[in-house]
Amino acid sequence: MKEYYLGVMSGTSLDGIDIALCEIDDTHCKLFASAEYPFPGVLKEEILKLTAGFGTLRHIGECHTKLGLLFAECINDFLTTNALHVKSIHAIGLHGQTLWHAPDSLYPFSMQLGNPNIVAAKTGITTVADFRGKDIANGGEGAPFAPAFHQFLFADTQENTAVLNIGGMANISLLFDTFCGWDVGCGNVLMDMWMQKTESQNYDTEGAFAKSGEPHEALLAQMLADEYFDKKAPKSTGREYFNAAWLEKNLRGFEHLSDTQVQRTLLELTAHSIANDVNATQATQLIVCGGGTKNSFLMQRLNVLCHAKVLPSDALGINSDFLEAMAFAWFAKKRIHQEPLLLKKVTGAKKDSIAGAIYAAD
Ligand SMILES: Nc1ncnc2c1ncn2[C@@H]1O[C@H](COP(=O)(O)OP(=O)(O)OP(=O)(O)O)[C@@H](O)[C@H]1O
Ligand SMILES: CC(=O)N[C@H]1[C@@H]2OC[C@@H](O2)[C@@H](O)[C@@H]1O[C@H](C)C(=O)O
Repeated sequence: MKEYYLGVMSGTSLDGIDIALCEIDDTHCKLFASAEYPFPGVLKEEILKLTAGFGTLRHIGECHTKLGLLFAECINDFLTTNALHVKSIHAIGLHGQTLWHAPDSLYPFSMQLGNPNIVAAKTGITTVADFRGKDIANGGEGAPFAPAFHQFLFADTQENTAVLNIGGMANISLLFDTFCGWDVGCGNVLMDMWMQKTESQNYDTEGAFAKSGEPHEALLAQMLADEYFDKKAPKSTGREYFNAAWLEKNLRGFEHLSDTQVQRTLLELTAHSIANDVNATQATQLIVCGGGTKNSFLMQRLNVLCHAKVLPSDALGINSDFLEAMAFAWFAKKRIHQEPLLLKKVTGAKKDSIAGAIYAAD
């Protein structure tokens, strides 16, 4: 039977809140309506400070509330704009804003902010959140989760298919032979940081700034030698690792490089780290989603470096901007129907789990 779910995703790029209304049954997840709400600059700064380790418990608590209110406001606007009745939506799948992801800690955890109680109360819709906690409790990484959805979405593929998300971080799923997936490493995050620092821009539109510079081979080799890239899956990462301090450390001794040279080298780092992982497999097709698909120069470089054919998910009728939000709509459906997400081969958890906690509206 067809049911309607909302998926709400705000990722590591902190660029916006994606909302996807999906019609879902056992074999399909169809995007019905979607919208992106820009992230308020002040809140973005606040979160960046918290993710850099600055802030008090009170700040974290207040941010949890602020984000809950913001998500609810965006969802209510989305419902009004699309003339949707609350009763027609089964549930909301709310990822929340990752503040800190520490699967390798002595006491592992993954913290997403945006109080789901507020979202449920203010929208009147049952809200599913805290998707990663159970997997971590079962010994898993708690990420990436998208591979389960990729497998569902591209179940009919005839090729040796890999699916790549290039958001702030990059993650990949292999849908052939033994299903698996992992976080490749930095996606756009370091390039975005450098654009912010040198050009006061949120990102490098189409990769034009990077394209105007030459890569620096020694810097690239040094960054590619980072131990995260060599680590075997299961593995996941985030801003706790690929951050301003990481970039600063790597740029020490390379202060003479021009801003465009650095940007180009960072783009090559993203492209090479992805291509190295893809080329180590038998993938014949790489389906790409996430904001990185809009960086035409990055896509061009992936085409050159990867053995597999590279194509945006849009070429297969799946909106590359909303694939992650769709995933959380689908995860909510799985939770409501008490079905486990088959992720243990990805996250390394001892078993598959029914992921997410349910926050009733009443
Ligand atoms: N026109 C464009 N040209 C170049 N890059 C772009 C363009 N549009 C978006 N991007 C990149 O995509 C990023 C946003 O991607 P996306 O929304 O998929 O990330 P996210 O979901 O926040 O991250 P994650 O998947 O890690 O959680 C931007 O920060 C920017 O780097
Ligand atoms: C902890 C966390 O929020 N991780 C994100 C991040 O962004 C991309 C990559 O790193 C992935 O591991 C994950 O997001 C998607 C939705 C996932 O779980 O597949």
